[in-house]
Amino acid sequence: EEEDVKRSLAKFYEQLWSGNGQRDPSWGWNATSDPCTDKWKGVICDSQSISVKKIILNGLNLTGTLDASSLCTAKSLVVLRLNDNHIDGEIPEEISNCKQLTHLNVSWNQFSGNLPSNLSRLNNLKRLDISNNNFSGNLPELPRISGLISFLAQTNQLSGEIPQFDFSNLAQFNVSFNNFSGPIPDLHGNFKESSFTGNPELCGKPLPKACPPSPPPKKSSKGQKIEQVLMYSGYILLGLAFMFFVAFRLAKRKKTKEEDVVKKGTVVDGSINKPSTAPSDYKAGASRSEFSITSADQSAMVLSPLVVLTSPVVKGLKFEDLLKAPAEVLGRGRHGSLYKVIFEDRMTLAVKRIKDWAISSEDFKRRMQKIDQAKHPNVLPALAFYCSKQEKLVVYEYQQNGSLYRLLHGTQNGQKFEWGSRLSVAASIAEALAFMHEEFHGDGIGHGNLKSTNILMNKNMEPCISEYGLMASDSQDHSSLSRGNSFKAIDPKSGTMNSTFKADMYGFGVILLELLTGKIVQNNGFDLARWVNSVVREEWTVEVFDKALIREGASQERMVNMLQVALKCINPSPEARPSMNQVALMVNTIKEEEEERSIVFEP
Ligand SMILES: Nc1ncnc2c1ncn2[C@@H]1O[C@H](COP(=O)(O)OP(=O)(O)OP(=O)(O)O)[C@@H](O)[C@H]1O
Repeated sequence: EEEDVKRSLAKFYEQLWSGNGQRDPSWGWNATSDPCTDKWKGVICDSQSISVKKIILNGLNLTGTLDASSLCTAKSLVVLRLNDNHIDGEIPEEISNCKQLTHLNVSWNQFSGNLPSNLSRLNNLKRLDISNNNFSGNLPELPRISGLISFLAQTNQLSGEIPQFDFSNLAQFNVSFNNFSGPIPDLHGNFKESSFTGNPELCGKPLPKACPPSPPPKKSSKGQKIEQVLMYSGYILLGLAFMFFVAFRLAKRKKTKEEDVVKKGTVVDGSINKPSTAPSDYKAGASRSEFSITSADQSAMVLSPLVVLTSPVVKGLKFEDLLKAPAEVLGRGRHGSLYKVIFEDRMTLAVKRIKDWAISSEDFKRRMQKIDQAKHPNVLPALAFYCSKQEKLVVYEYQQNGSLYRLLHGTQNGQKFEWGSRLSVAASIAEALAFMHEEFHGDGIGHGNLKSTNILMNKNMEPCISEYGLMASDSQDHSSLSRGNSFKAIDPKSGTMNSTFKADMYGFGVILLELLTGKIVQNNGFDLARWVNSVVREEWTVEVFDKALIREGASQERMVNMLQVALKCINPSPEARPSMNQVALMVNTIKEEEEERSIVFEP
C-alpha cells in the first residue's frame, strides 16, 4: 500500500508540472525514493516518518493541474498548500477522499470551473482558501462543515446566493470581488463591508446597498390583511421610536450643557497644579508642563470630551481626569509624545499625543472608531481618544512588559530570546497585521509606523501591535515612499491607494531583520537593510545572523528562509513587495516546519 501512495504522489507531482518541464531532480518526488525518509521537497511526515501529513508547495511556479485522485491516496494528508503558483483546471471531485484535510489553500492560482459539490464532505476542514482564482458557479454547501474557521474566496467569479454560514464560528470570511447576488445572510455582527464588497448584485448589511423589498408572494386575502396590520403597526412603532429618540437627544443635550459648566469650573479651579500622590517614577517638571499644553486649547477641550471606545476598562474616564493624574514622558518621537499616566488606585495608561496631523476631527473620529471595530488578540486596542483642532490624544492601556525592541536589545535581565520564541513573535505579528490589512483593505488604513518599539509584550508575553493607524502614511519616510519616488499603487479593483500597506511590509521586513540579526535599527531600518543586502550579495549570508542564534544551534535552513522573506518585504520597489497575507503564510510555514522538526527530534 505504501508503494501505491508513493507512486500516486509521484503522479500527482507529474501533473503539477504538466505545463512546463523544468523539474528540479533534487526535490525527490519519484517512486524510487521515499517521501518521508528521503525528504521530498515540501513533504512533511509524522514523527515516525511513515505517513505524509503535509504537502507544502506554495510559490514554486507550478503550472500544471491538480490530480486529486492520485493525491488523496495519501489518506493521512492534513495540510495542502498549493498557493501562489500557476495551476489551472478544476479542483476534481476526488478531493473529498482527502478526508483528514484541515487546511486547504489553493489561492493565487488559475483554477477555474465550479467548486466540486462534495468539497463540503471534507468535514475536518478548518481553513479553506480559494481566493484569487477564476472559480465560477455556486458555492457548495460549505456551512455543513461545522469546524470551519476561515473561508476566503475573494477575487473569483463565484455567483449565486451566499449560504447561511455559522458566522459566529468563523474567524475569517471573505467573498469580496465575485458575482454573488441576493441578500447577505445574518452575520450576527461579525463581518464588515470589506468581506462582501465588489459584488454588484449583493445587498443588505453590512453593504451600503439595501435589499429591495421582496416581492409579496401570492397570498390569500386573509394573509394580505395580516401583512397589512403588521406593516401599519411597524410604521407606528417606527414613529414612536423616532419620537423617543428626539426626546432623548433633547434631554441629553441639556445635560451636556450642564456638565460643561461643571467641567469648566474644575479645570479653571486648578487641576494643573497637583499631585501629592505622585509615585517615584513621576518626573514632575518636564512631563507636567508638556502635558498641560492641552490647556492652551481649553475651550475646545471642554466642549469635546474624551471619546471612550468600547472598552469597559476606562468607562467614565473624563478628559480632566487624564489631566489631573500624574504623568511621565515615555518618549518624544517624530510623530508626537507618549505619556505614562498613573491613576492612584485604578490603572496605568499610555497616552499618545499626536502632533502635526492634518486630519479633521471628524475624519479622525471616524478613523478611530473604524479601527476599534477590527479586533485582533495581537493588536492593542485604543481605549479612548480625544480630538480637537489642535490636539489629538489616543489612550491605551500601559503594557509593563515593554516592547519587542526592549526584548531584543534590553540588557537588564540577560534573558535569552530563543529562535523558537522569535519565530512565534514573527508569526503572531504577521497574522495580526494580515488580519488588519484585510480588514482595512478598502479604507487604505495601514499601521503607518510599524517598528519594534510599537510591538508591545502583553501580560502573557504575547506580542501586540500598538498604535495601529495613528499615522497618516504620507508622513513617514519608510522605504522609497518619500525618496522622490512618489509611488502610489492603485489597487485595480477597489481603486484605493495601498502604499501604506506596502510601507507596513517594509516595516515588517525590518522587524524580521531585527529578529534575525539582533542588531539595533537606526534610520528607519535603511542602514540595517543595506548592510544585510550587501552581506547576502557577497554570499556570506551566515554572517548576518545573531550570534546568540548561531550559538543556540538554530536551524540555518529556516533562518535563511526567514531572511528571504524579510528581503522580499524590504524590496526597494514597493510594487514588488508581497502582501501581508502572503508573508503571514510564509512565516507560518517556517514556524510550523520548526515545530514539526522539534517534535521529530524529541526523545
Ligand atoms: N501602551 C504602552 N505601554 C507601555 N509602553 C509603551 C506603550 N506604548 C509605547 N510604549 C513605549 O514607550 C516608548 C515611547 O513610545 P513612542 O510611541 O513615543 O516611541 P516611538 O514609537 O519610538 O515613536 P513614534 O511612534 O512617535 O515614532 C517606546 O519605547 C514604546 O515601546
